Amino acid sequence: MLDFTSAALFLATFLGVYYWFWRPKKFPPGPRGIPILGVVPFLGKWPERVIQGWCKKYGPVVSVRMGREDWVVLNDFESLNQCFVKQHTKFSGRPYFEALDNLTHGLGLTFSDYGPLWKSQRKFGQKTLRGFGVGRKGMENSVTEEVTCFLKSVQATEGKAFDIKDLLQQSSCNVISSIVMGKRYEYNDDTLRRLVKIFSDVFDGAFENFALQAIMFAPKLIHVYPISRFYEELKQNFKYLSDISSEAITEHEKTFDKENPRDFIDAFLNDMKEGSDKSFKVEQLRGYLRDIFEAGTETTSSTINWSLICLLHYPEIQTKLREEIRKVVGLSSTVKMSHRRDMPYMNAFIQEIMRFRTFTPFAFHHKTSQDAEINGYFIPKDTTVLPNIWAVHNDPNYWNEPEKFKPERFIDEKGNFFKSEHVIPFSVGPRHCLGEQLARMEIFIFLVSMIQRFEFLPDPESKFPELNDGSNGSLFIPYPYKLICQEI
Ligand code: HEM
Repeated sequence: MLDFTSAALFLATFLGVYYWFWRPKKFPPGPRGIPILGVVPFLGKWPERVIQGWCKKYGPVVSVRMGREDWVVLNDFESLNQCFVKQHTKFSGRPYFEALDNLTHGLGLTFSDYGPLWKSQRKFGQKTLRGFGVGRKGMENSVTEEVTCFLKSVQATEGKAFDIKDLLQQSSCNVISSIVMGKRYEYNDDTLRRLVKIFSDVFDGAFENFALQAIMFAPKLIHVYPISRFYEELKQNFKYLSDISSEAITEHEKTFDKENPRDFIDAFLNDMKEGSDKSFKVEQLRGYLRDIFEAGTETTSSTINWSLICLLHYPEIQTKLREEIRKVVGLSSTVKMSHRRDMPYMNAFIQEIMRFRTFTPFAFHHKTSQDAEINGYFIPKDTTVLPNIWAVHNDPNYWNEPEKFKPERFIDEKGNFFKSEHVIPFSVGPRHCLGEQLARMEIFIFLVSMIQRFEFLPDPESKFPELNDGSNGSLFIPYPYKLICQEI
């Protein structure tokens, strides 16, 4: 009996150890961590930095054991370019997360896997959002209209210290709402407040961040308190978004005029009515609207917020930017996108803020849809692959003093701005951010308009805002702080 028990124990231990150390042949190297959890307990608050540190031992393509799965992390520009651009047909899938799929049903764009639905929907999104093509007003007008309302609200603070975060989020959400649904909300309108809260809770709350990651790894946790409460709220929020979208779609259907498309919903209804592509259906449109709202609100507003914190830390940069704005746009004229080419320092500032405060450290999960190879390593089909965008932006082999904020690094000896292909906040390849052009436009128009009219000063009565710390989850977001906007 004892012999049988010992043999069983020995076999179980052998199988456990074998399972733990087994990897597909030529799989990228990396730490295995501890049984069951893998490397998860070692990642801490700054996983992108910890993993970059492992590259010294393993090279830029590192495998990490996340719970029971082996993921691959790409930590330099060359490997990212090799995978997401040159081998994009193999690296553009999305992994399946049961708990999220129960909410999205694979509809929309962000969570849909690489395949015919994603391809035709992505093509539609690009065509519709491209340039100034959406609706009568066009994207630039929508952004400019929103900025006008935003500036009035900032002016109303009369130089008193306040937290600008809510206002930035509400404006970004309004820009999306104008473009996709043709309407904006008054600030502090209950619907707008609720929408913004939905997006900021998911990305900003420490517990919410943890809970989101946890249910991706272990979907059964949705039944365990307090994660069950979080998941229930997530479900309610998805339902709320779906209800808002349904209402807007019904209104659009009633007033639809084929000759006169007003916004994203009209463009989608038009393709749906043509009926040649069956992926154009109302449930898909609802998912698409949810994804665009979710992807486009917190992202842009936090980038502008990081920029303001930077201006408080570097008043001399603020002055230099204002001088350029005065020269190119003037003191009271409305800024246009066409001004951008004459503003090298503003372009350099924006590119540097996107590098320095990498806001999406790991972009979003990709999955291999076929077996693939990189740097002589083998990556089997269905492996989760993460781009470490932070590591690309802080690669000591490429950047001189990457830890320093220096817009000048993007100005050449003739004083011209140059765009760096190594600054990739929107990721690369066909799966890169759908809203890149809109986000760049919003950031430029908001920042120029704000710096043109206000001087930004720290609040002497509250803590000076952190530039090197913030809430770091799927997004890197500034901690709350107050600033003074002094009208010029
Ligand atoms: C500073 C602002 C923004 C940043 C830094 C950003 C960054 C990103 C990143 C890193 C991804 C993942 C790319 C990948 O999977 O490799 C992404 C995806 C996406 N973004 Fe953005 N984004 C921003 C603003 C926006 C805006 C304003 C919109 C609204 C249209 C938007 C819509 C999307 C969508 C729909 C996807 C999913 C694309 C797909 O799966 O095909 N983003 N974004």
